[in-house]
Amino acid sequence: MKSEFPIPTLRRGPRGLALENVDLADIAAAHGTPTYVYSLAALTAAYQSWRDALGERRALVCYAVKANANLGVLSAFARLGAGFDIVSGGELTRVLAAGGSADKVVFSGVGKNAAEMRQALEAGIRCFNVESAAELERLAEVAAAMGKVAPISLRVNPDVDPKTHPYISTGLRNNKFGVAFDEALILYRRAAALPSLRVAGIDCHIGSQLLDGAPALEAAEKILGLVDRLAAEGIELEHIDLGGGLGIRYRDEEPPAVADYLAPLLAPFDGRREELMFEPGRSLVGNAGLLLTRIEYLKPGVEKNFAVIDAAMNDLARPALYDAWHDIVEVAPRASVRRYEVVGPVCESGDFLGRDRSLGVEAGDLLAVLSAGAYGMTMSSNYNSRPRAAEVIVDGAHAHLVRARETVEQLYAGEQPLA
Ligand SMILES: Cc1ncc(COP(=O)(O)O)c(C=O)c1O
Ligand SMILES: N[C@@H](CCCC[NH3+])C(=O)O
Repeated sequence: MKSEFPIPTLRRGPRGLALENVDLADIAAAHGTPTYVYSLAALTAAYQSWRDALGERRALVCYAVKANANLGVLSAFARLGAGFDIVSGGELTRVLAAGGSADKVVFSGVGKNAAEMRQALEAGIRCFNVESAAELERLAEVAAAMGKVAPISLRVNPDVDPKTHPYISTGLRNNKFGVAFDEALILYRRAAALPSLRVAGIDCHIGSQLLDGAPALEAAEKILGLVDRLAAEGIELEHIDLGGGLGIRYRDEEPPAVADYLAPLLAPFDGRREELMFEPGRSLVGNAGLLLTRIEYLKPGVEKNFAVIDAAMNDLARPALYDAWHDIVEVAPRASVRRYEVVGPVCESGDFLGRDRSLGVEAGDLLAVLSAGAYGMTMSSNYNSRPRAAEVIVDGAHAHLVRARETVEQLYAGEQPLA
């Protein structure tokens, strides 16, 4: 799949942009805008590139549900044989509803509550990625009260700089994630002594949108050192989970291909008996999706021209939150090109999806905001009482509505006026 766009299955057809074999104009006509549109072929190819790079190794790819939690997307990964990395009871419920199997689920996150622990133990998940001493004690108590044994791994913070946006770095000493490297040995000893816990593995995750494999390798080598020290004490691990984090191209970044990212990372594990796990999110779905939106108004100005679209920061928070770049492309470009601030209807100056973009458009035209398959819909909100967008998965020539557009009544369904 070769494309001029970061989304490999997006191309220009006679009727404007098409994702796989479906014209985006037809999706807008059938389902309205704003709508998230995902390509099944693109997410399948992304998953397959992980599987191919892992080859015959015993390895589980646990898709990070937080990147895109739509049941249609989850069911696609379940069918492909993926595992899942979850961070809440809600994500577990979604995975099971989508046909995922609990025994391929790992549960990350610094704040698991007792109810979520019970839910996951009841379901029989593969492993709890424990992030603190206090969480370890609580999990031991919850499991003991249920007469169960909880499989655990400690998320070790390797104190490695992932060289990414500070908001999405997670493996530095001053981040809230994981247990300190020096504390891990003591906690493993404690876990091994608790009868309601079973030490199953170790994990680390240093950050997201990584464009360089070196920090991940540095972290993996540190982890491996710890695994060997544990083995010397008789604490043998079944698996080593190296987390997610591989970046994607949004604009002109050049992230390594999955195979190139994994090759050096896998080398130190040659000949070892532990199963490997990974938790990729963005690299599986980021460039499998776009946000389809319509221009409501063009507002020429003295200093700036504005294209006011029907999608906003509540639909796609990344530009407002991280100043993130997403390519914005006309579905059917017009000849006369001007520069625009692409802004939404929300009452915030930070409500922009793109700044200073060259576009050949008229009011009423469609735009595609690219690379929006990860951390798009999952980070959306209802700010300004805006119902959330619809979601569609394209499969060849078929477009499946996998989430209907929210209604305003759904937004206030749990509320009531004072009597
Ligand atoms: C523990 C954990 N695993 C996996 C991921 C997925 O990361 P990414 O989407 O960058 O692959 C994250 C998010 O950064 C995470 O915090
Ligand atoms: N939400 C972030 C990624 C966070 C990763 C969570 N561990 C983004 O959009 O880039």
